Formats: sequence, structure tokens, C-alpha cells
Amino acid sequence: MPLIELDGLEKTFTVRRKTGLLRRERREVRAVDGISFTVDRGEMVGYIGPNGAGKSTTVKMLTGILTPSGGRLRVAGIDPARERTRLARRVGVVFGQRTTLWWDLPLRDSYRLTHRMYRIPDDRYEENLARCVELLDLGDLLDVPVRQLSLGQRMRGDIAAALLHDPEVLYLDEPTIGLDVVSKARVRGFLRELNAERGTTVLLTTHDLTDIEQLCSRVMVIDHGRLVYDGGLAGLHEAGDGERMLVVDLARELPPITDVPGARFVRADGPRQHLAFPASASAAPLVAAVAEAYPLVDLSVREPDIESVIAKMYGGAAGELTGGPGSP
Ligand SMILES: Nc1ncnc2c1ncn2[C@@H]1O[C@H](COP(=O)(O)OP(=O)(O)OP(=O)(O)O)[C@@H](O)[C@H]1O
Repeated sequence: MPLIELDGLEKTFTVRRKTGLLRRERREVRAVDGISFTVDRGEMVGYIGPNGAGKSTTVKMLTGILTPSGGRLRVAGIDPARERTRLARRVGVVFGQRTTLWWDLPLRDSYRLTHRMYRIPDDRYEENLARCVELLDLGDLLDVPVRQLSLGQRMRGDIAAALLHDPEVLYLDEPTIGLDVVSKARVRGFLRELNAERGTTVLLTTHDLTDIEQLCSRVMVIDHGRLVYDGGLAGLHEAGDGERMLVVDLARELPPITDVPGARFVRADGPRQHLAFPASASAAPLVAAVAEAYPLVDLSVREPDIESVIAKMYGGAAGELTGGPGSP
């Protein structure tokens, strides 16, 4: 049985807008507009989309903070909105933009409160705490009040707090936002290990596509409340009509290579030329054709960067994408 199941999930907000002195207009916002997917135990899934796409609304329904307007939702067999407290024992949540820690208390005290709140057995609590302290390098920070921690330190503190009760599912909303490169790497390393060792299921919302590339084998793209892609990263490149780049170093500067079928000349920097070709095509025939007709010194193939792929996806008619099972 999947750990997370969504079937035609919907959330509509009614917003009232002042349109004149006395007139108000009621408008419905379909924040989540019929989303269906399942996530199996142990998966690490990226949940991405532009601002206002409906990501946070989905996560809030998954944790029971918001009640769906329609559709069906189960997490570990539990209906989140009806049994929020019972569900809370099974899931952990980290919001990058705000903390669940007590601002004026040292980390250690926040953890003690979590210990009591969740009624975590003492030995399990001690073991989990020791593990998080070691892997997230929190040893020197335990006695520092949360408000004195840097953003990266606080984020590590927050992640530990979310894991003290051994949740089966971890929702992470922008876990690396505002962090420096070293802190990002540390957080990502920790999450990878958590997933590999404990089999914790992770649903990750982020604007940092490197998070996705380094952590998730599956990615779901949401736009205007609808799932427009659900599949692997490689397939995302194709769905986004991505192109790969053949970078050829010639023996000397030559006119643009425009006579190789399937390749599109992009630019030249001296003897180096960049030729684009469809991400789904094989590079081998192009390489052979270039090598036969030109004095080739070296070459490499560059994958399209995921950001340009996604930008194309958002920019294009997202509903027309045929990326995977989630496509409308
Ligand atoms: N409480 C609310 N009342 C009215 N409208 C809301 C409410 N919460 C969200 N919305 C609207 O629902 C839509 C989806 O918002 P949501 O916060 O889920 O997007 P998001 O994908 O998380 O965006 P971001 O990346 O900016 O966090 C937006 O149009 C937003 O304005």
C-alpha cells in the first residue's frame, strides 16, 4: 500500500476583493485543482512549481492543517484533516521560512519539549538526538538560544527537531533556502543518509533545482494547481523539450558548422563551437558526422540544465505536456 495517496485532491479558497466603496467581489481560487498521485515508502520525491502553483497548499492538506474541498487523501492510512494529532506522530515537517523551535530557548530545551509533547520513549529519544547531533554537527549549538543561531544552524536544528520522533514521512518546504553552499551540502548529505539508512520517505518542495538533482529520483511538477509532470529527472528534460549541447573543439577557427543533420549551430568561441541537439536523440551519429568532416581535437556533451527545462515548461502550455502518469 502506498504511504501517501491523493485522488482528485482539491482546495478552493474564496477571496473577497474590494472593488468599490461598498462593493465586494467574491472570487474563487482553485489552489489545488484535482491532483492525484501516490508515493511509496522510502521514496524521495521533489514537488516543484512556480510561485502560487499550489505546493504549500498541498503540503498543508497532507499535514492536516487545511481540509480539502474535494477528493481523497490518505497518509499512512490516516485522513490528515480528521486525525491530525494521530498523524503528527508519523510525520515530520520542516518549513525553511519559519521555525518550529522556541525562539528564546536553547536548542536542547526545544528538543526536551518535543520529547514530552510527542511522548517519545526515553531511549529512542536519546538515540535519535545523539544521531542528529552527530550527523548535523549540532554539538556546540545545543546550549545556544535559537534566536542567536545562524540560518544554516537553525535549519539543522529544525531538521533534528522534526526527526526526534522517528517519522515515516518528512515534508521539507524549502529546506536550503538562504543557506550558503557548505550548509546546503551538509543538509543534502544528511537527507540522503536519512533516506538510505532509515528508509524515511521524503517530500521536498524547493525552488533550488540542485536540491532536486542531488536528492530526488522522482519529481512532480505542479502548475496552476494541477500536476503537469510526474516522473524521473531524465524524462523531465524530454518533456520540457530540452536540448543537449555538443561542444566541439576544432583544430582551428572555422565558419559555423551548419551542415550536420540533427544539430543546430548555437555559437562559436574561437575554435570551439556549440551545437544543440534534441535531448532525446543519440549524440553518436552527430559526433561521427562532425569527426568525418572537420579537424576535431576534442568534444564533450553537456546536459541541459534543469532550470532552463523547467522555465520552458512553465512558460509553455503546461497542460499539453505529456510527461508521465500525472499529466492531465
Ligand atoms: N489562505 C488562503 N486564502 C486565499 N488564497 C490562498 C490561501 N492560501 C493560498 N492561496 C492561493 O492559492 C494559490 C496557491 O498558493 P500556494 O501557497 O499553495 O502556492 P505555492 O506553490 O506554495 O507558492 P510559493 O512557491 O510562492 O510558496 C495562490 O494563488 C495563493 O494566492
